[in-house]
Amino acid sequence: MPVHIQNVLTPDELMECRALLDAGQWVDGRDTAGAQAIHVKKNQQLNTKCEESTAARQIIAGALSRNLLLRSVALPRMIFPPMFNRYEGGMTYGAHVDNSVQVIPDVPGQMMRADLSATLFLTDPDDYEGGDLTLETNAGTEVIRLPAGDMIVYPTTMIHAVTPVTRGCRIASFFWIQSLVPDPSCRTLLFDLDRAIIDLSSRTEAGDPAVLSLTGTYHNLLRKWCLI
Ligand SMILES: O=C(O)CCC(=O)C(=O)O
Ligand SMILES: [Fe+2]
Repeated sequence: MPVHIQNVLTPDELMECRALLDAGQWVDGRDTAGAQAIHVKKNQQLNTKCEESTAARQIIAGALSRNLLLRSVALPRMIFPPMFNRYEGGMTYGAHVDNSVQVIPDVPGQMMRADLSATLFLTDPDDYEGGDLTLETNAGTEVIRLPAGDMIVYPTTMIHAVTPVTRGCRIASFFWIQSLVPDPSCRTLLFDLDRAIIDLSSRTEAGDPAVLSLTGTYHNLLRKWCLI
């Protein structure tokens, strides 16, 4: 299920990213769309070859690597180099599925399985109208509009879309994660267990035997379920 991660970027990092993106070169988003998505993708993307893209990617990569909630929910084995998109003047991304296997750019022959998709919002919802990220979950359509600096992580198996931006401009970073644990139900169990251990640790003395035992169980399950 989708997980909302708050304040992935600090206000300074957000400002730095936005300045880089304002100066960068934008191209048609269809350049990197898959066979199905190309028909419904009408947005712009930052040219991955421009120096602003490299600098902005570094900021995001640093923020992702220090984020403990992301580590807990995704157990990342590989993160696709973050990309950036922009929607304005009615631009939209119709219902689509992301490719299950992504080719890592600039590393000949290297591929990754996309287990999780992520959107890191770089503009505030007040800055634009429309631009909802809609996720088709088992419980129905979930509508996502997050403050700048926040991120949503959701299973790549989900059909999703971005509704037309009818006022202002929506800018985001998006990327995919290959998890150490390919099975989503195992990953969810580990996430729940990790949350419970963190909660228990906050309410017990350091060295509490129950925390030790559950931490052991967490790692033994991770060892059993991870694919490296
Ligand atoms: O802009 C977004 O929030 C999602 C973009 C997306 O779905 C994609 O690029 O595959
Ligand atoms: Fe997508």
